[in-house]
Amino acid sequence: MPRRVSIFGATGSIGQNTIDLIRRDPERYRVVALTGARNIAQLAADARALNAEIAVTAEERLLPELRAALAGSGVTAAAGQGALEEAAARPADWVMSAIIGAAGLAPGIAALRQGATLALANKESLVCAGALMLETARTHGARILPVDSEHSAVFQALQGEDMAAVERIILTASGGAFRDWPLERLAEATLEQATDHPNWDMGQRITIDSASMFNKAMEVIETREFFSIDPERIEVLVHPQSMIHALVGFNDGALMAHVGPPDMRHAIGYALHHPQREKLPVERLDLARIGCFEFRAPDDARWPALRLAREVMAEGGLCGAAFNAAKETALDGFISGALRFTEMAEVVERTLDVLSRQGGVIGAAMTLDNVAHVDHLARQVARAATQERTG
Ligand SMILES: NC(=O)C1=CN([C@@H]2O[C@H](COP(=O)(O)OP(=O)(O)OC[C@H]3O[C@@H](n4cnc5c(N)ncnc54)[C@H](OP(=O)(O)O)[C@@H]3O)[C@@H](O)[C@H]2O)C=CC1
Ligand SMILES: CC(=O)[C@@H](O)[C@H](O)COP(=O)(O)O
Ligand SMILES: [Mn+2]
Repeated sequence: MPRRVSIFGATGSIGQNTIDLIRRDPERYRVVALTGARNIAQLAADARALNAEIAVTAEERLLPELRAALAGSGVTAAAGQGALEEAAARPADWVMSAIIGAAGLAPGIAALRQGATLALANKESLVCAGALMLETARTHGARILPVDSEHSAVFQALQGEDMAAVERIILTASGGAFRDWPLERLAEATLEQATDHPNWDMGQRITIDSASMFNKAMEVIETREFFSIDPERIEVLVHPQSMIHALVGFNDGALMAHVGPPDMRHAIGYALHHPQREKLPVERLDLARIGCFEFRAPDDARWPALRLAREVMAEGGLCGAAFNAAKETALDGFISGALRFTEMAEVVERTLDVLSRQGGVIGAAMTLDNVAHVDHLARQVARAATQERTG
């Protein structure tokens, strides 16, 4: 029997890497749903090529374009948030969660509710609602497998190990586009410069988050949620080559490092084939040619996002949802030219200060509705903080 797979965020960087793997072995998979947003041509082409049951765009206004692109193919076209959640509720064995941002949360929950294995690239789901995701998986007999490269690396290093023997988890960070810039130049960083990752080929938003270290800040929270480890035992280490993806430190002094090329098809393929390992089309590293690996301690002045993540974890509750929404809004501000690169962290900090003072908001129970409410409030506050800076 072919495995039923769905890919949410199919038109993006992770989605396309997932499709690359699936297409190499078409007999093995039956594609249920593919989703995208604005890239209708790609969505329709992949839905046709993979003979998907349904293709969904998040953008309702683009439904006529999607219908036209799929005419005669036998693939159903649908659009909007409700359609995304309905597609996620269609029975599938393995679902890739690779929508960008908090928009990935509700489809991810819907996929878990139907008992699928959720391959989770959408780290925002765990930052916004980690406890809810894990509880939904538990109560529906579903499974979450990490796809974020660091978390896949930790997960692999932990196979067969006892969490009680784990002293620390070390997440590596490339340092992003500006790791070697003088601090005083950061405020002048342009969108084009921030969108140039030194090692990874990824979507624009996560690439900018790598430069600001908001990506790593989110990953620290993701680690806390996924591996249920105290925040004090999660470290960040700058490793400019992005070849060691993470390390796990055990109570006998051993450090288990996961080493591989910066190619997401490894982590995606690991989650696709788990618990087996299978041959994957990624480069085999020539360590003698590479020669040495470099490490540095992270610099809090350059990357205030890392301090903010610690504050978010200390506050708990729905603070992660506020943090993510503020970060997404500040990133929109930088992309549109309303904010300088260094002002993104200021907007996020200001938003957290405002919402923390409204204790009941952050302290509410973790339900999808309450997460959406906090997300909405945080975006409002962050937009106001952005406007204060633009005058
Ligand atoms: N890229 C990478 O290597 C890595 C990514 N991740 C995580 O994976 C996720 C995807 O990242 P990446 O692939 O880089 O992102 P991309 O921007 O490349 O792709 C995002 C995908 O989400 C779709 N999308 C955009 N907005 C919405 C929305 N409002 N509702 C539904 N779908 C939407 C896009 O559609 P369209 O393009 O058609 O508009 C696209 O399919 C993120 O959570 C990221 O943090 C984690 C580790 C590595
Ligand atoms: C590939 C991946 O997992 C990204 O999240 C990666 O971590 C980005 O690189 P840095 O955040 O280390 O710059
Ligand atoms: Mn990562």
